[in-house]
Amino acid sequence: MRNRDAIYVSSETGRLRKVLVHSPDSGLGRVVPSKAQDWLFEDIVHLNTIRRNEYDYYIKLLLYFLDDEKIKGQLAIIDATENHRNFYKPDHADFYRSEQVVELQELLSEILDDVSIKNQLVASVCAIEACSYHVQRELMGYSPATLARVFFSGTPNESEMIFPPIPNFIFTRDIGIVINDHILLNKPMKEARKREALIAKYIFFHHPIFAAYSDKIIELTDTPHHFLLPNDTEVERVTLEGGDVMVVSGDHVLIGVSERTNSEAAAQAVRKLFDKNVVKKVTIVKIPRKRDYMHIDTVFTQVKRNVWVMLGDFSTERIKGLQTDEVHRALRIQPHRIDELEILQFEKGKESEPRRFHSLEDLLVAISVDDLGCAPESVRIILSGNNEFPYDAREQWTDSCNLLAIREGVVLGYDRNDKTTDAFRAAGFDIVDVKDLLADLEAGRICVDELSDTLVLMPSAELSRARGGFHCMSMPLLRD
Ligand SMILES: NC(=O)NCCC[C@H](N)C(=O)O
Repeated sequence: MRNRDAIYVSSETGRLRKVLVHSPDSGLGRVVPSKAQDWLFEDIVHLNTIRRNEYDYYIKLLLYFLDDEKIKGQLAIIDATENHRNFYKPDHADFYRSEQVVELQELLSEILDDVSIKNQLVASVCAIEACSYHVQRELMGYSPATLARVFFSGTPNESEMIFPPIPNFIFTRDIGIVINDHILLNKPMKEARKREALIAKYIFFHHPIFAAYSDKIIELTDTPHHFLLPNDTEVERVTLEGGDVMVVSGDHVLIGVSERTNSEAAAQAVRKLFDKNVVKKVTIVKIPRKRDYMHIDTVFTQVKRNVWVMLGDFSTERIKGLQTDEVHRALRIQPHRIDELEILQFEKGKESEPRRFHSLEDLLVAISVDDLGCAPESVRIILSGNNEFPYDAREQWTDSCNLLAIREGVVLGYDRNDKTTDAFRAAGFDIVDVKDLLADLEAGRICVDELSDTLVLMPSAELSRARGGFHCMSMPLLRD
């Protein structure tokens, strides 16, 4: 098997070697206020700014870390005004085209070269989008590259719109998760994300880079109760989104039960992961069903083996009410107490005796110590907004807890979360602005292997309105 085809993820922080991403397409520029909430955006983003001034920096940094030949020494040319960002456009001849930083739109366009797949996918998309047969025939006439663009943005040109955009496809984490050498597919809760799941399924089953894994793709199914019982509610559907799945070690996966992933889906996933011998331990982390939290990766992510970032509401101190004074405690007055948190850890073969954790912090410490072999006293939990109200909640909303580790201890986060940045600084991390880091890399003043314990601040004014951070904007395919 060529290296390009290897897929394996057994950690949240091992050096990232291959990742699936999708740059903001023109569909993001068509989100209208009346639909923004349905399409899961909090505001109307400015397309040119989100691309040029924000997401493009993410691509540059990823390329520097994962595929530096594509970029080193060429930054000035790539970003020259006369080159019109062509380097970042998937259907342009000058596109960066990397086998390590893999663009979803390119994979889609490649599978659409096969007429039978094109036929199936056009028919399936037209079915879920209720298109006329005329539109279906028109789509069959498009080239693979144009069709891929239309499937993402909903539009073949400036004036026509065939179906709605799928602006959340930039959050590639949510379409599937690589767990060791298996791929667990998403079953989205939100209508706005259904076309993404359909397209992703075709890519994972048909693209040659996943060919060796087709019998290792895990899909979840709806239950007969969902088909047959009246009063069909969201709760009865089986739904799971990738932001609720974290591979913390080769043996241990966390699955969130949240606004987007329900208990039935989590239970099915546990059964399948155990039956297929993918992992030995699964911990179910049930968090309140709230838009603020959405997926577990919006309330915590891992920074390095013994360092995590988390929302303080889930800490041991807060759960036990220890932060209050004696009188408040006696009167059981506990501000910001999260009652709905439930954490159960299942071990294969001992499913009837799950281990219970009382706070998220207890679980994270246990992972660092029991699974990753860290000394208990070395484990550090950095808290959103430095645990100061109201900055903790404000910054969690703008993804202070949703960081992507590109290698052990080197994480990408939004530049707007000032108090969380202070907390990282206090924990001994270097704080660098992505523009300075790229300039240093380009000038050869630093190389990627020298970085450690670093929070890279990424521009975020527009990106954060889409309601996800860099953990959401990445689907790791290969990590050391
Ligand atoms: N894993 C994540 O938390 N993904 C963020 C998804 C944001 C997107 N606007 C959504 O609401 O689905």
